[in-house]
Amino acid sequence: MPNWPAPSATAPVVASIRLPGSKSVTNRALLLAALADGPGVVRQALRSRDADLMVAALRALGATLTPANETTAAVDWQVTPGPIRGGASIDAGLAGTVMRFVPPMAALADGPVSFDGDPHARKRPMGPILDALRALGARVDNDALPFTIHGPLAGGEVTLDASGSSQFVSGLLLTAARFEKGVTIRHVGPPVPSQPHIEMTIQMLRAAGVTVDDGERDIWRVEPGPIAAMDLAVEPDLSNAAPFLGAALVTGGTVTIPGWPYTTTQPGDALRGLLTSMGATVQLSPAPHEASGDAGSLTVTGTGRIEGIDADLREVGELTPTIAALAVLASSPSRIRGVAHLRGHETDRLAALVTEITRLGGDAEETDDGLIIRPRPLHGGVFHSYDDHRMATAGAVIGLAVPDVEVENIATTAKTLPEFVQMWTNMLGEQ
Ligand SMILES: O=C(O)C1=C[C@@H](OP(=O)(O)O)[C@@H](O)[C@H](O)C1
Ligand SMILES: C=C(OP(=O)(O)O)C(=O)O
Repeated sequence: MPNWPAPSATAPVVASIRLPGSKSVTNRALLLAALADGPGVVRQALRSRDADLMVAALRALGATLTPANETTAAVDWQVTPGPIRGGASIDAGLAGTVMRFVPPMAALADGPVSFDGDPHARKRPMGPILDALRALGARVDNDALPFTIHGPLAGGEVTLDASGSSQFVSGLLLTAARFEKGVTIRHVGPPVPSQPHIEMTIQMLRAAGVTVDDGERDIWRVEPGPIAAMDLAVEPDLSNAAPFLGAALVTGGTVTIPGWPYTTTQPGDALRGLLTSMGATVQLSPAPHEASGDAGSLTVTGTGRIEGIDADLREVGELTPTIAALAVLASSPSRIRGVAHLRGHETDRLAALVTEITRLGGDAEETDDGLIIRPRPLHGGVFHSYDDHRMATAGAVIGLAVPDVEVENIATTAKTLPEFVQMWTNMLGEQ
């Protein structure tokens, strides 16, 4: 596929962007619906590669998923759980939510289940969750993809180091109510990243009637019991709002995202504070106390001048590529901290960002746990995406301000936002 010439902005962007559903909520909801005690519905689910992989995995394990009200961006899934079937081969692609959330369910199957994924998926950390499944009673024949899981698994107590990914904890918690003994997880090690994603897991479990105790830091207990069938509507993906809102800062324009939830566990909500620190005006309206529904419209207006920031992004690591792209275009240096775990994401994001920023003439440096970025004039060139949707969109953000930037493999945005190019082009068309 040819490189994608990232369009430069010729005027301040003024646009309203309707975003498809959250990947993280969609893939949790589908899995919980497949484990539930009766048929349920997941409305406004994301349609994307990661969501498709989850649907295929759950079908392979015996659930029935039937689409309704399908559009290119969304679908309502009617999910009917079935006995969990062994013998399946599951493709995790490059999806952390598939490779970490599905194995605990597979350990309840009536036969072995094998997993594999994209070439880089074999490098993503899996050891702590696979060791945990072993400690809880399963047999697993490897410490990374590809692997085969042999149940059964009774559950019980386990200690693990989840500093590499919050998904080790979320993955165990999501299925734990179906383990005979439930689960008690103790984290020991450096801080667990992406706490809002663990809160998302707990909140969704509680909404399905599961008893979760998270009263003590780094210890989670799920009682065995039924998972109630649900009828749930998925929120828009706030992390995928990042590049679009970023365009307001880069161009001195205004971008509105309708349907921004007033209360959410999505880490993308942190964009409100982060973009304010970078010099934007951020407004959620109507204000929650004046609103009748659960969501308002978020409007971000830039001045055309971006302030550098010093920010700890441990809780919201998936926002790093966009924040780094904005930092490159800022008027003062930035330091991003707390994101060593990004080395285990779709690619080593710290190395990839430094390489690609440097390739365009920028000045970026890796630290132990993040990045230092010193703005300087950039030139055009090819921005490589490393099969990472958020690297690809970071290249698009830089391309708004730097002529002749080409993004390699823009199609990789299909991981969570297949319509990215169309949406980006439409946004610029509204200038
Ligand atoms: O549970 C989830 O849905 C996610 C958790 C986070 O993973 P890490 O804790 O590995 O960063 C996040 O970065 C990822 O995009 C989605
Ligand atoms: C880290 C990410 O994805 P995954 O769910 O594959 O871990 C991400 O989307 O930024």
